[in-house]
Amino acid sequence: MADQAHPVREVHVAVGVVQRRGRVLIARRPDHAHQGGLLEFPGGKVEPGETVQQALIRELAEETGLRVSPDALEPLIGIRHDYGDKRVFLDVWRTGQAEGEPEGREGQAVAWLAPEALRDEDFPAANRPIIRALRLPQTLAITGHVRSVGDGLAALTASLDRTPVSALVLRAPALDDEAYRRFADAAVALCRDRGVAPLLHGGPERLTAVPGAAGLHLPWHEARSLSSRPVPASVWLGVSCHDAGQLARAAALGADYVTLGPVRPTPTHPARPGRGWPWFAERVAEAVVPVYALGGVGPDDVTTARQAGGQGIAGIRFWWTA
Ligand SMILES: Nc1nc2c([nH]c(=O)n2[C@@H]2O[C@H](COP(=O)(O)OP(=O)(O)OP(=O)(O)O)[C@@H](O)[C@H]2O)c(=O)[nH]1
Repeated sequence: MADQAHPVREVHVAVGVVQRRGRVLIARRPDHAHQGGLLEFPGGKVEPGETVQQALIRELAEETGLRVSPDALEPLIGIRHDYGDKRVFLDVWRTGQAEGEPEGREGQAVAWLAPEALRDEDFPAANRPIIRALRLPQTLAITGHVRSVGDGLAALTASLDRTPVSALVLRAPALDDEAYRRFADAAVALCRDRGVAPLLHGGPERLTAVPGAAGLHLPWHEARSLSSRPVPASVWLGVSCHDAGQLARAAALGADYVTLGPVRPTPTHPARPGRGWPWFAERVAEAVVPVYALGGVGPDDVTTARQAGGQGIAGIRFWWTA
């Protein structure tokens, strides 16, 4: 049992998300192991003197026989988790270029599963954000200024025609509740027709008023007064965050993702200075949810955001046609 004089040391674990033809490689942890019997992504402890990439390449070879080169690995997410009996830092890397046919070399069952088929309850608790990170897109679009229901829907249609996106926050703070409901009702139908996941923006009551949305994105002023997750697990919950305290609160609320910014200055929020990528990377390192960079960023910044440990970028200007 750990006490204050002998805190449990954090175990650095290299975890591999191996993707092939839209599916991801899963193994079953041996019954006698920590978190035994549950499903996992292949991986294991980083040994002294090893880099995380070296550890992952070794573990993948030992456990599955797959061969991966270091430059085929990209960072996905880092998660600190305390199991009570063990503290882990899951350093999760993704590859779509593993060579060979995987086999359970340590007697474990292995299988390829679609990300949508991964269920939280089948994995160790720390894995929840990994599953989110796999399902969420790398870019999250946000609607620009919506003056009226008609203008907003016209701009939305034009924007989607010009730049297809896969998930979209329907933000329209200039509309009152009734106008927002009408805008969002029509926008949700439009998004569904085009295979776009529509997320409502505002307080939890909006999800009741507009059924059929894929989730809810809470501005911080809505999130701050909540003490538990306000929406069911079947829909996405996002939160707009601006500092480490808000990130921690959003994670405690059970957010599936957060946005964090502004990374660069933006015309929509001129009073807030851009905080820069080093600031973003430092905040992300402590976060336990997928984090989108927000503020003056676009698709050209996805690689930078992911190298910083983020999920990708969120924004308006890269796709919105006003
Ligand atoms: N490989 C792997 N480990 C995970 C995942 N999720 C998760 O919480 N872990 C935790 O990360 C730690 C490292 O796993 P491991 O199998 O390499 O190490 P271990 O301590 O169980 O094994 P060992 O002591 O026999 O080497 C375990 O505490 C395990 O529960 C995952 O998806 N993959």
